[in-house]
Amino acid sequence: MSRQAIEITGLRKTYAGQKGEPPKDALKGIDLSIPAGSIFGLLGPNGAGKSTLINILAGLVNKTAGQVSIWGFDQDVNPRQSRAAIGVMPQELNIDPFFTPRGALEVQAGLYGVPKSERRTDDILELIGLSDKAEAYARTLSGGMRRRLLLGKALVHSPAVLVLDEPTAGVDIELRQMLWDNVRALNKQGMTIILTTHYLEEAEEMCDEIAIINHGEVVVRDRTATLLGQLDAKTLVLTLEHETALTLPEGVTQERKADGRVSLTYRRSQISAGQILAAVADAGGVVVDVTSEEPDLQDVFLSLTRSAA
Ligand SMILES: Nc1ncnc2c1ncn2[C@@H]1O[C@H](COP(=O)(O)OP(=O)(O)OP(=O)(O)O)[C@@H](O)[C@H]1O
Repeated sequence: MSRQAIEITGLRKTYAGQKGEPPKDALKGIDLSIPAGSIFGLLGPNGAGKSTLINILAGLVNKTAGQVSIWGFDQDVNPRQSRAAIGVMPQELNIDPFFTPRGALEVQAGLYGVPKSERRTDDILELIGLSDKAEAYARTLSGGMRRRLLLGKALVHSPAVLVLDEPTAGVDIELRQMLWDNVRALNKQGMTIILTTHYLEEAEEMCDEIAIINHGEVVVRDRTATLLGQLDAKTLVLTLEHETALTLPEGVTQERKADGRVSLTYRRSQISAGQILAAVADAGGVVVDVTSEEPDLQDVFLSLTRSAA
């Protein structure tokens, strides 16, 4: 049984043109459903419309047309419930410098109407690794600590859906690891996670499913593994004992690398690695080592956003 955490149909956003500029169609009729319990990646080049989409989900930007349901609550019919079902960790480090982390979490919980007896401030401080800074003024926190506090603020009302807008842009490896550990732990507890990222390898590693947005439209939406599987090209890189002139089956292109290794690119749908290695052996090639290179999300992303452009 698959429940949808988010259901978006025919979503449009047109920004009024400023200073004589024509109006801007930032979202041109988005249909998108995001399954409950998933880690979902929202990717796209700069200006594609990701922030607009997230801001509409968060209730910060008014849509021009279409429908948005969060955790089964239509934004127009049940605005309060739909807002309560989502938490957003924004990109900007906008934190009140005069609050302590504990104070900031308490105020945020108050804004969401979480009764004092139901607040989980200490648990959240622990999760984000700020227990020992609970009483420090925010202005004394490092950039990484502020970012963790923003994650904490997004969690005070225990939302079913957590949105992370570019959470690891410009953060160091240690913080990135901590954020991803947090995200995986929250997801294990059942929280649906939506994240935008510019780091494709991160989306590849973290996300079960991915939508790529370009020019205000969803150009592809699929399971990450399926997307990667769509790319048929594969490469074998061989280290040969001695230089050998290889005659290879049709469709295999060979290239000698600067380090002397030979790279052979082929289509998996046409030929197998076994057949290629057999042809190499027939030509007298003695293989000392072999590695293979799979296409990655970068290739999918480029091929889709290029063709759409
Ligand atoms: N307030 C606004 N007024 C007018 N145009 C806007 C406004 N906000 C965004 N836009 C335009 O809408 C389009 C989509 O912008 P959006 O910020 O949603 O893209 P994005 O995918 O989030 O890009 P980035 O990764 O750079 O944040 C862009 O062309 C942008 O210039």
